Amino acid sequence: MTLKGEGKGPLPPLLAQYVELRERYPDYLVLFQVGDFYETFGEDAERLARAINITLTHKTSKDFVTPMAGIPVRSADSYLEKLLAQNICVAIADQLESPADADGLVRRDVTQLITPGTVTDDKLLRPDATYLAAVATGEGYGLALLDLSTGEFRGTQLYSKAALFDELRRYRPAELLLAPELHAQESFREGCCERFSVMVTRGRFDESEAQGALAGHFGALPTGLDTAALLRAAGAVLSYARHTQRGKLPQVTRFVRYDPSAYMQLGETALATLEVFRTAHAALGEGGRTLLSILDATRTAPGRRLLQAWLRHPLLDRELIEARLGAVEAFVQDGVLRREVRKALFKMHDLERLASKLVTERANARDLCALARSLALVPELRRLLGARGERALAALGERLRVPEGVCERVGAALVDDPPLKITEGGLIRSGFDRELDGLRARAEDARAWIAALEAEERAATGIPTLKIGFNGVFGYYLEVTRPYLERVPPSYRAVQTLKDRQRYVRDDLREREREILRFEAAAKGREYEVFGLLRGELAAAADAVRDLGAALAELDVYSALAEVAAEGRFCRPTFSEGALEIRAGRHPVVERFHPFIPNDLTMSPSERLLILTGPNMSGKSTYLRQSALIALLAQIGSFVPAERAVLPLFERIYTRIGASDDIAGGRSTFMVEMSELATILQNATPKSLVLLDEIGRGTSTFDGLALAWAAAEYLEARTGAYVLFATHYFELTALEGRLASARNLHVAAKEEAGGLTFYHQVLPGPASKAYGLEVAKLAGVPAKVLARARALLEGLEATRNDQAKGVVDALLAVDVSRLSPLEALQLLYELQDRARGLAPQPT
Ligand SMILES: Nc1ncnc2c1ncn2[C@@H]1O[C@H](COP(=O)(O)OP(=O)(O)OP(=O)(O)O)[C@@H](O)[C@H]1O
Repeated sequence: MTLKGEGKGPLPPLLAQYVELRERYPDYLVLFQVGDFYETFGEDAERLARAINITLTHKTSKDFVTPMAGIPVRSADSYLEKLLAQNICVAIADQLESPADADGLVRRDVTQLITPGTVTDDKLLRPDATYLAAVATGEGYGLALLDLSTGEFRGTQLYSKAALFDELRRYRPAELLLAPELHAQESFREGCCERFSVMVTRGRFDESEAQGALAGHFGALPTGLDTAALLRAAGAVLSYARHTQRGKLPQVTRFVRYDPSAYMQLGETALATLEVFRTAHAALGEGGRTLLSILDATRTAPGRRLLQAWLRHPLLDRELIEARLGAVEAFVQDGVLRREVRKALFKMHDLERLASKLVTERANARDLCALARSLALVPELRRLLGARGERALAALGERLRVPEGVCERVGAALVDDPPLKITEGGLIRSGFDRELDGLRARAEDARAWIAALEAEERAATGIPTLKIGFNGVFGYYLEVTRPYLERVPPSYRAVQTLKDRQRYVRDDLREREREILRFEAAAKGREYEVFGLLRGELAAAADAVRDLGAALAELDVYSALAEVAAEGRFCRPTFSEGALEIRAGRHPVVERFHPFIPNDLTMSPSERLLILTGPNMSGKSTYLRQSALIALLAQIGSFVPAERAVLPLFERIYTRIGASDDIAGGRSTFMVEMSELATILQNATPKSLVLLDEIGRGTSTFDGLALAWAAAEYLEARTGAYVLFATHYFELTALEGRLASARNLHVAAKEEAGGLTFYHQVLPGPASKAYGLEVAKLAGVPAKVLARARALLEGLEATRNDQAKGVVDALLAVDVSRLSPLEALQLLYELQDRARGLAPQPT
């Protein structure tokens, strides 16, 4: 690449990479690993970093082995979060024009600040996405979203307020139009403002008006607008955008119906506890340990975005999943092809972004060149995909259609390495536009006249040192050294005296100079015009470019998933009507950082409540999480970390794992736990996978036990869900035998002379004891404290056994399938009171 300021010496390689990355990913953050930065800039490193707001990271983990990384790199989003948690603002430096000298770099200003609170997954990956949203009611809620940066227009029909809020949280619209019936509800209006920090506006939500406006805009009413609520919302958004965004609205050429019922539902809680996009411990430096960071071997920004979208929306349609798996498998089997494809993809620019720059007239000449270079790579990719004769890949190859004429037009019109600015000229090849060529020739003639003048004047005046020079103050001038001053003819007008020479101008020289400037300005203007025409002409190909970009993104995700599967020895999952069998399953993230013991899991409609006991730290949560991650991976069409996996298709994964406070929301740990449990109990179905870990831990032992017991029974009898229930309450193991589909499992650990040994192995049957004090010993709790605890424990256990027996007997006597939820709750309260009355008094 060429940079302005060239000639001042080559760019340090690190900066050259930086510039390259900035150009490829203009909206992403760039992180430098500290060592490389210091190596390159020595003592100036810190000053420079401060001045351009680069964050230097001391992190040396595997995640940052690449010397420098454009975000999103593995772990980047959680890393960023960590910085934000520490209140460090991370800034993105402006495009660099003259980074050859560090000062030039320093003076370029920072254009975009990411401040705490503005980062979500979607916003981080698509920082320019600005959504305008509208909601109307009908049968549920119709939500229409228009992305003002790309013109992408989509709609969703949702059936609960919770689902609607999930969607709004995901997109974080800048402005939200509410239909009058919702606007009138103060609590709804204010709830939206508070939860999503969104500006709430009234909109026009008339159904027949919407129908007319949409049909008029698209030529016919787009399919998918099939509920009144959605139609009203879509109409409101579109007409509002047309009124308020006049001239700036990108082309809105199609409407996409997004149907949540086609996807597995993963609430924010499940995404968080499964650590799909971020870890619970991001602030502790575990930023890279997310499912996304493990899977993200994509080579392009659109691929990365698509992978994220897939992770958020695992599929329910078996055929679609199998089609994705087919493509992944083809790449798993052919490592050579995979490498070739990934190599080509790496050179690909972000076609989706380029397409939107085309339609919004923001593309510069470099963008068009990047587009042409990317399109030129496509035929080779097609050939590679077709050559293997594999159906899934050939079908993908077919979708890589290059819009006609774009490469040729760009190649003919633009120079190979155009400047960044489109107003300064130097973009258009000579021979492309006759008018431009004419203007350039006139300017060139004038320059040639001046160039010839030097020789002519030397001969005419006999001054051998006479020179023609140029500066910003006098323009062109004739320069004569002191010894020859008396030979200067009277037509020269002196303008500047220096120590040993004199400078002059002449009227005809001035005239030519003006001519040059005039023609040059006209040529620049013409170049700008020609460029605008070219860009306008190419905008017609924007949809085709976007389609191609989408197909390439898919290709990127398939090859990335295959890369991860091949490296991690993943297997292709298969699907069943109810049986679940995972052989030697692993946790895809944990196994990257520790030696991992694989475990099996078997479930079926007749064996679907698994009670998992075992000491702290034995691996219960890991086992729960890995099972859900395997199900999630399978349903996005990925291979899974196991030797064999047969799975039913889950419509929803629920998780209730770990204790968390909601300090901002003013809810205690126990309250958070109970409201999540309530959601699960109310909504789980036979197609749900439910993970429950330590239910009841946030309250006293007997309350907790009673609640856990009742919840397990209720889930078993009423929901038919597949439940993995990890618990410390050994009393719960009595459920096996009492409930038809309950089975005990435990994680093996052994007490030995030197302490507790964890085998991380999941085996049938209940655990033998709690080992809490042994774990405390391992963690370094002083011996005196442990001895006192042991004495207390003995006293407690003696009473507890009797009391617990009373509670357990009461629970065993109840047939939960005959209780209404209200009666069940009543019973719980009774048990709670009883347990309280029996509370043990330590001696
Ligand atoms: N199958 C496994 N192989 C190897 N290491 C494992 C395995 N399962 C878990 N571990 C490791 O053991 C540690 C404890 O795991 P985990 O948090 O799942 O235990 P736990 O039983 O849920 O503990 P607690 O009851 O305290 O929440 C983790 O550091 C994890 O990395």
